[in-house]
Amino acid sequence: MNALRIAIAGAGGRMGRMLVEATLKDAHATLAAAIDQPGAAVLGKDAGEMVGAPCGVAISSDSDAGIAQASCLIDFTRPEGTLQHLESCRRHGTAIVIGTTGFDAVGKKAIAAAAQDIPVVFAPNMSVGVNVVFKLLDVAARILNEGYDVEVVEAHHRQKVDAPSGTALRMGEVVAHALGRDLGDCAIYGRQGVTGERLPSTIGFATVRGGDIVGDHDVLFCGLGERVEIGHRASSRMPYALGSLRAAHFLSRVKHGLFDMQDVLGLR
Ligand SMILES: NC(=O)C1=CN([C@@H]2O[C@H](COP(=O)(O)OP(=O)(O)OC[C@H]3O[C@@H](n4cnc5c(N)ncnc54)[C@H](OP(=O)(O)O)[C@@H]3O)[C@@H](O)[C@H]2O)C=CC1
Ligand SMILES: O=C(O)C1=N[C@H](C(=O)O)C[C@H](O)C1
Repeated sequence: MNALRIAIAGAGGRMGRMLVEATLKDAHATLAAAIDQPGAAVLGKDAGEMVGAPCGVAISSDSDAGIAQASCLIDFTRPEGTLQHLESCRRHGTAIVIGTTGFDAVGKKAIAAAAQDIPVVFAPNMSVGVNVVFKLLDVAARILNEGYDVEVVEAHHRQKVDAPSGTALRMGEVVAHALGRDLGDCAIYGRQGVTGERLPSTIGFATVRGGDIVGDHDVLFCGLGERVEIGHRASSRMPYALGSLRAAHFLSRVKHGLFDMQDVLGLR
C-alpha cells in the first residue's frame, strides 16, 4: 500500500499538534506538509519537534505549495482559512478532511460545491464515541417522541471561539430530524429574563466555556418523573486526530463527493 501524503493546516494549533503526532505514528501515512497562517509563531520550526519527534518537515505559510504536495489535507483552522485551502485543494485535486466548525450557510454551500470535484469529509466531530452518540440520539428521539423536552448542553475550553459547538448543533439536527422538525425553526440558543413557559416543540441549547475542558456534550430528554441523559466526555484530542486520519484513508478510495464520519465509520 502506498503511504498517504498528508498535509496539515493549522499545524501549530491544539488539533494541529495532535494531527502531526498521529500522522508521524501512522505506518501508512507520511507528513508531506505542515501549514500555518502567515505570522504564526511556529513558522519555520520542524513540525515534529512540537511533539518531541523531529521529522524534517518545516512549518510553512505557503499553503498552496503544501497542498500541491499532498494527497489529502487535514484542516482544523477557522472557516475563512478552511475555505481558502478548499479552493487550493480543488485546483490541485487534493482530498480534504475538514474538522473546522462555525461555518455559515454560504461556507457550507462552498464545501458542497467543491465536493463535486474532490473527495471531502466534513464533520463537526471525528471521534468514534461521538458518532456512536449521534446514532443513539436518533434511536432515543424516535422512541421519546412525545412528552419529553430536549435540551443540549455543551462545555469547552476558554479558547473556543464558536458557540454552540459544531457537535452540539449536529446533535440538535439529529434529534430534530428524528422528530420530523427543522432545527432552524425550533432551536432556542440560550434564555434570559422573562422567557415564558417552555414550548414543547423547541430544542434548547446551553453553552459552558472554561479552563481546559476538552469537550463535554449532553442531550437531555426531560419527561414528567424521569429524564434520559445521553452524553460524551472527551479527555484527550487524540480521538479527533485518529478519526481524521481514518477519514483521510477513507477518501483515498473515492474520487469525489461529500462525506461525514458516519460514512467513514460505516454507521449510515
Ligand atoms: N471536528 C472535530 O472533531 C474537531 C473540531 N475542532 C475544530 O477545529 C478548529 C480548530 O480548533 P483548535 O485546534 O482547538 O484551534 P487552535 O486555535 O488551537 O488552532 C487553529 C490553528 O489554525 C490557525 N488559523 C487560525 N485562523 C486561520 C486562518 N484564517 N487561516 C489559516 N489558519 C488559521 C491558527 O493559527 P494561529 O495560532 O496563528 O492563530 C492555529 O494554528 C475549531 O473550529 C474547532 O471547533 C476541534 C476539535 C475537534
Ligand atoms: O473547539 C473544540 O475544542 C472542539 N470543537 C468541536 C465542536 O465545535 O464540536 C469538536 C469538539 O467538541 C472540540
